[in-house]
Amino acid sequence: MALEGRADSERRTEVELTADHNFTLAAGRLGLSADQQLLLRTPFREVKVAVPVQMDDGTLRVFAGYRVQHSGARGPAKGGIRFHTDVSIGEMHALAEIMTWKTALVDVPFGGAKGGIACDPSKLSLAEQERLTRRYVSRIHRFIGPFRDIPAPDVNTNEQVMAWILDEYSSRHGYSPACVTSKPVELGGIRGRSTATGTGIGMVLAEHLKARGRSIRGARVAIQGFGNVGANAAAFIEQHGGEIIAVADVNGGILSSGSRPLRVPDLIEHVRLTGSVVGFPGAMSIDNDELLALPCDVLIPAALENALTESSAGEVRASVIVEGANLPTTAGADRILRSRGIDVIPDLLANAGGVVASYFEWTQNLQQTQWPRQKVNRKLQSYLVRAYRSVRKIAEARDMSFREAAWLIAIERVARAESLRGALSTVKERNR
Ligand SMILES: NC(=O)C1=CN([C@@H]2O[C@H](COP(=O)(O)OP(=O)(O)OC[C@H]3O[C@@H](n4cnc5c(N)ncnc54)[C@H](OP(=O)(O)O)[C@@H]3O)[C@@H](O)[C@H]2O)C=CC1
Ligand SMILES: O=C(O)CCC(=O)C(=O)O
Repeated sequence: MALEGRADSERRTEVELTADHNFTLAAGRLGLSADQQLLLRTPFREVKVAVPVQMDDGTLRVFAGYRVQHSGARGPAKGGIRFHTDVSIGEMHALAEIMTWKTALVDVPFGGAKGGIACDPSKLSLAEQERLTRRYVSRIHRFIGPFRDIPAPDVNTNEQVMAWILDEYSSRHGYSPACVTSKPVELGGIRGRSTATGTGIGMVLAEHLKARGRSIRGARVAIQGFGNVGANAAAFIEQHGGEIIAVADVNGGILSSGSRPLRVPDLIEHVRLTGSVVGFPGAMSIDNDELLALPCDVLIPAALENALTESSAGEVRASVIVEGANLPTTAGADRILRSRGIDVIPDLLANAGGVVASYFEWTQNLQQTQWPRQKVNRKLQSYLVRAYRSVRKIAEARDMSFREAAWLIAIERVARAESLRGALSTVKERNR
């Protein structure tokens, strides 16, 4: 598929190829024409900005900042902001596109976006991170806003970064709590958003196991990534009787020794004190490859993209994979997992709890009300269970994977929105 202005020789990143594969399969099933596919995939807007920052030692560094708005057909663009050395325009394209399909699948009135700054935040002081965030917002503020594009956290960003975004944006546009989500509660954040992605993973897993006649209780779970998503998924699973047997972060992994699972609150405290899961008392050291190949019931990749590749997919011994990260499974790995009969709950569905809670926060801010945490969790569950059931129904009725079914539902919704707004001719009725 040719995108104007993008040289064919320009290499697409692995994540873009994964998104290509997933889109093409579902679009083929929907019978979308080449023109329709081109329209649906081409990002609406992509911004690259220079972000000059004065460092604590007085030197100047200029970082590359990005914001890609893939689609606004169903509402303002929505998606996180990532600070990581690997941030690139290709990665942002794929992650922004994922947000479009995710918001459509769970039926919240948003489009998709993703942004980031290519940097290593572990080497920046808090003051440098604040200046970096503020300067980035000063360069992109014209393109974001409560009805345009609403950022949220992603890898290596958190409530504090969202508070700086709120402050910087509001200093230019007037106080605007709905311009960003996952803010501190004191600034209009909603209770339960900071845990919602991990909690949502647990809710979707519980629903899936129930559908398979099983339960979280007693399920043995391994998790790659122990940040916001991984740690909160672990906490939910433990609270519901599951056993966290292994976790890993960028430094390496740990495996519970003997029959006792890892105790999640102690592990969270260990990470707070030491910065890593490594060295957790009483656990054995393993590496990330070993974690992916552990004998367990459920594997949750909750770190970065491309965790499961053609070389690691054949080694997986879990019967269920729940994609906490975005695009953690390459196209080749996905084929292998399917042929091996492993259930894969795709990212669009599995990690959508974060953006659903962000939607609640946005509505709370627009209405100037406050939601209690119980209401957030109740509504979160109902959105996720509804989405899960619609995916399972299509997957079973049409003999397709959960991933294909999720993309199919999402693409059809966005295509219909584009069509109603005049950009696309209607998707064929026979595919509804
Ligand atoms: N935050 C959110 O609400 C949402 C996040 N996601 C996705 O979930 C994933 C995780 O995000 P989030 O938890 O917010 O990010 P965090 O920055 O909070 O945590 C990332 C975790 O992944 C670990 N990690 C990073 N690189 C590797 C690696 N190469 N191997 C093993 N572990 C690694 C980090 O280790 P260390 O701390 O040692 O660097 C950390 O434990 C991302 O794919 C993100 O896009 C999806 C939906 C919503
Ligand atoms: O909460 C949000 O708006 C976006 C979360 C996100 O970036 C994601 O789901 O990948």
